[in-house]
Amino acid sequence: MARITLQNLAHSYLPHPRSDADFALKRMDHVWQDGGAYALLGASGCGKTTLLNIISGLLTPSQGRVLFGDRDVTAAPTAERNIAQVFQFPVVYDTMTVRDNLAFPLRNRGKDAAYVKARVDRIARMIGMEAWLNRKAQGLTADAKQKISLGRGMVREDVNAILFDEPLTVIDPQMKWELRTQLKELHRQFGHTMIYVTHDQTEALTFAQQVVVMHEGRVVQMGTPEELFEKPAHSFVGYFIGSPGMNFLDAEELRGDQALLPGGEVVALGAHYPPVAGRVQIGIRPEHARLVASGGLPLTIRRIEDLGRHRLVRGEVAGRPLNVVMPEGMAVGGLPQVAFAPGKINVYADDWRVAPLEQGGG
Ligand SMILES: Nc1ncnc2c1ncn2[C@@H]1O[C@H](COP(=O)(O)OP(=O)(O)OP(=O)(O)O)[C@@H](O)[C@H]1O
Repeated sequence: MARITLQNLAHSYLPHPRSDADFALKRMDHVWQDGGAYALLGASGCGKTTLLNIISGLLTPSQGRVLFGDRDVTAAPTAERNIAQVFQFPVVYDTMTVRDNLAFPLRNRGKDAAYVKARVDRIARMIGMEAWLNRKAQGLTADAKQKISLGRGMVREDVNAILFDEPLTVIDPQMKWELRTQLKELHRQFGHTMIYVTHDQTEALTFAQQVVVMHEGRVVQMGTPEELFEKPAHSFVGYFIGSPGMNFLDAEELRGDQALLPGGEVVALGAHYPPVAGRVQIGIRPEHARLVASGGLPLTIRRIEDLGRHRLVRGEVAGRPLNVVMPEGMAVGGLPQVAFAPGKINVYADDWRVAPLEQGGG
């Protein structure tokens, strides 16, 4: 296993990139810890596959270095990087049995038969395929084949990292949950460095200890699921994480621990902020907003959606959409305003989060 360091890394598919916009990956410096479970999350086209291909060696970056531990692997081909990969679609040898498919990477490296058997039995148990070991892979469902691909990705103990590229795409929703749980368990037991690419926030948040959120070729935040929820570093993280995402209101200016909105309303921020330049916004999760009779901002309610455990109030404040999650059993009538939980408001200048001045608040 290995720590992965991305040093001054950037990539453009163009031979002579001129501006930032020409880079599919903008310059980044990151260290991915040995044994960590990382999810690479972002919308289609943000650069996830480009980054994964640079780590796996399918692509040489146009700038910067990739280190596995202390070894510079920037120019090393995939075969020399000692990694396992699981792709979107199953890669399975149809004419082989499930056992032989799972054993393939071990036999290829000359492991002895007793070790191969013990290891394959263990992996098969974990992916729920032990009853299928002597069957040919041909004719198995896509789910079962992808489980074999996942199992084969996990079978070697000595890999530097395991890279997963949207591995649950072909899996039906019910099974997705089960496989995600199994992957997490496999990580807990074997402690491999894992990088899991997905555009699905549920997959990312349930699998990973650290979620790496990408947007337009940049890593905009690397954090725990809780950090992404409570303190999105960029407005994109606020929008993208959560269902629905964070609410944003423009502010004219900040005055210490208050934000002044364009209509003259004042919002207490629960913390002091330094003066900031650029487009200033305040961000509030729908879960941290509540309806009140007075003392808040006037809210025009457009729609109320019943989501089972709670209701979602979709409204507008000063012409901007604003959603509020209502706790179960709470009546909406007579509550024409919206207020925000103190200390749960985030402040953004030109889309980047501004840390408050108080100690421990940032
Ligand atoms: N081989 C290529 N040649 C030129 N441009 C490319 C190539 N591969 C990707 N790109 C561009 O680089 C950017 C990042 O693409 P990438 O495939 O890494 O994103 P992604 O986040 O993995 O998207 P998806 O989830 O759709 O696979 C996109 O603008 C894409 O059009």
